Amino acid sequence: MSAHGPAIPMIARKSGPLNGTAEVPGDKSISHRALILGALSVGETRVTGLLEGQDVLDTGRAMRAFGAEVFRDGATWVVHGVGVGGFMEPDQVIDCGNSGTGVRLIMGAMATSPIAATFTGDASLNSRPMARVTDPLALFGAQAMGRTGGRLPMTIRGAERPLPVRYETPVPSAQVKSAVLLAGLNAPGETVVLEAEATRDHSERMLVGFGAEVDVEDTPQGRLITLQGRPELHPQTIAVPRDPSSAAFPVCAAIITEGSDVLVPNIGLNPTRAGLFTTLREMGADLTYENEREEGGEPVADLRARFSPDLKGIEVPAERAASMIDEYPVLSAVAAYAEGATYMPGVKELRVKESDRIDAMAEGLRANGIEVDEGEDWWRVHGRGFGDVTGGATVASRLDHRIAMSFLVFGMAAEKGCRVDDGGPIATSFPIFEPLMTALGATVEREAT
Ligand SMILES: O=C(O)C1=C[C@@H](OP(=O)(O)O)[C@@H](O)[C@H](O)C1
Ligand SMILES: C=C(OP(=O)(O)O)C(=O)O
Repeated sequence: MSAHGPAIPMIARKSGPLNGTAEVPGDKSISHRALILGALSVGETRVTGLLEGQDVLDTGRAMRAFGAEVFRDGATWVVHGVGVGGFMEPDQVIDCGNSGTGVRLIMGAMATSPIAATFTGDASLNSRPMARVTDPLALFGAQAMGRTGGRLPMTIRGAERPLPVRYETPVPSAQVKSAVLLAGLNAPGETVVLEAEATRDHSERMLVGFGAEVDVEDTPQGRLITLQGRPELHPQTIAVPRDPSSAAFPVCAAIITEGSDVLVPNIGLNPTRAGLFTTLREMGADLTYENEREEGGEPVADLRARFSPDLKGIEVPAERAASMIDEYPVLSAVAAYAEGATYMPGVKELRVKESDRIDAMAEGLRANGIEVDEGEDWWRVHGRGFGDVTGGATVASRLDHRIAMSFLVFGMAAEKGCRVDDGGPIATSFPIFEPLMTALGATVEREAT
């Protein structure tokens, strides 16, 4: 079963050349934050370019349950917010579907209001760890009661008299950092987060945009973020940039399919997100940035990716992991076509995503004739070079959109293609993946059932 219905088996066959322009959807991380911060400000926030993937739609539904109005007005999403501290107690269970970002940020946003809410999700989300968020929320005075091991379904009772918190994140996680900052909004005084490794900083940037006072300082111990509590957030007009994590799929497909030349315009190159593109270039990919510019305070460029027959395996620096954490699955698909091994250390977090992504990719790559070694926090893909990747196996997508898309990209260059048992989860982050890739010239389709 996929997240929202029966499984949708999909096949990608050897394709190419891929040509044309790939207009990928809006950034998922920024879309969630636009809806949540819109709901926490008083007045009308207008959002264009919002990702209409299931994860974000589920966050929109949750914001309604907490009292905000969220609706679509033509191409614009409109949020009428209730203000910091203004959340109502939902009278229904909050179903965040497949989305770790959705549930963890919303838990943070409600944890310092005197209300209770019960959260659930699909089988994937209900198996993911939540203590990483409920531990710091307890310091504000919130209480959590969930299943064994800190899993959903879980009820959070928000703090009656929240205290500000100083917290050092024990894992590199923008979701944990963001949950603490969102909780800090309704606590008096300064909430401080220290993260040893910088993770995506969309919450900090957007909080400033909505009028919160946020100070970010790079220190020898890591990035120190200080938020002044109880601000009045002012509604904003937000143009969501396109998602580099979605751009990764047409970019990687073009790099490994013969004769390809694809333009992926308007991609955010925030350094906390752009690690994959640096890595691909180090591997020898023909990937260029055109028309580099700044938009809404973020570096943006058009990415141009061409077939790159001379890819070399490399060691990906561990300190780059946070800036490409969602891109390791598709990188491992590309690595299969490189000469030599690609070694990816420092990636324990991959084991607690929508699936255990090291295990899911290793199993599927092996079934397709690619050798993979793995340890708890590292893995190594032994590339076979072009012309020597047979493929032809069926892999399990494990309710994980990135696993499904990565194997479909892999199949576009493999002699016998590649089949995934369920492409349904792709709708969580990249609902137009199939028509977009088909328009570029890829052979990717739903199997007749
Ligand atoms: O904050 C965010 O928007 C996200 C943070 C990352 O998760 P972690 O915080 O668990 O690393 C990432 O994997 C996820 O896709 C989106
Ligand atoms: C990890 C991801 O998302 P989330 O944690 O929001 O489910 C992802 O989109 O790759």
